[in-house]
Amino acid sequence: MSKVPVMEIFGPTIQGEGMVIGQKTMFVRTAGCDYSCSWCDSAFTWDGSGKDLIKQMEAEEIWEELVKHGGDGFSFVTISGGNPALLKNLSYLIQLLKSKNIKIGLETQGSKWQDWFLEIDELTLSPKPPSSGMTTDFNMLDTIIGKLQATNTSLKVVVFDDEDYLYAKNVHLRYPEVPFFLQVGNSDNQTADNQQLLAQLIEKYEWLIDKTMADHELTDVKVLPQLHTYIWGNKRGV
Ligand SMILES: C[S@@+](CC[C@H](N)C(=O)[O-])C[C@H]1O[C@@H](n2cnc3c(N)ncnc32)[C@H](O)[C@@H]1O
Ligand SMILES: Nc1nc2[nH]cc(C(=O)O)c2c(=O)[nH]1
Ligand code: SF4
Ligand SMILES: [Mg+2]
Repeated sequence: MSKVPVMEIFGPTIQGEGMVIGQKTMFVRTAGCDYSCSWCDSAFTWDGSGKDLIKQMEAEEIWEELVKHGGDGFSFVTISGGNPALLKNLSYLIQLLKSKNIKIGLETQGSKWQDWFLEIDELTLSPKPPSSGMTTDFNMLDTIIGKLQATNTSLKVVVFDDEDYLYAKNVHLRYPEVPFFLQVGNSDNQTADNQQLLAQLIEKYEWLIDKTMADHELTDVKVLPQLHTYIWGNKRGV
């Protein structure tokens, strides 16, 4: 069986995060995660609340759904989750997308390796800081980053507080050659009050910028908002 559990397929929209922020892209969100971050904005992929949305899909079916939403108006697909790196069978979708000349982005936390990582055009590794409640397996991250030498990879750490910032900095110092992004954490990922959320997120972004600019040990860094939340708040499927 070459199916994968899919939670949602949406787009076109902009990639709101990281190394290709602003990129017009479709999204495929897979179900299931080996982590349970305290502030996960996609907890429905793993906490049971979205279990009725999960569809076991073949690569061809995913492609049909992508075309249904995006027509011929897309050339980039971002795979996220959950942790898509749990799914060996994503290799079929990746091969199919490549055969259609579609560029592929992928988001994962860096807890598992898959050989198909080597086929991804823009791979984001997002190890989790202390506020998540998760513990990073740095041996695994070393292995993954070691194997990805020739691949277009970046590190993106979400920051909520001073302790997270210190963690992020240590990640960067451990892998100084990997493009490094800091991302504003959204600590209110349930609210529907977009104006209030936006005010809070802007304030957090300013805090993170100020902190980074004052830090003489952190020079080659990009500080980014989670752009889609500044536009659409906590809305799903955008
Ligand atoms: C939902 S995760 C799915 C992919 C993978 N499990 C991971 O964490 O990298 C996608 C991205 O959203 C980020 N993210 C999740 N919750 C967030 C929040 N409350 N605020 C900011 N970023 C968040 C994660 O750190 C990750 O970079
Ligand atoms: N627009 C948009 N950009 C994103 N970048 C990463 C996302 C994710 O949930 O992985 C995401 C998302 O859900 N929406
Ligand atoms: S690793 Fe990603 S999907 Fe999994 S719980 Fe953390 S943020 Fe959510
Ligand atoms: Mg998201």
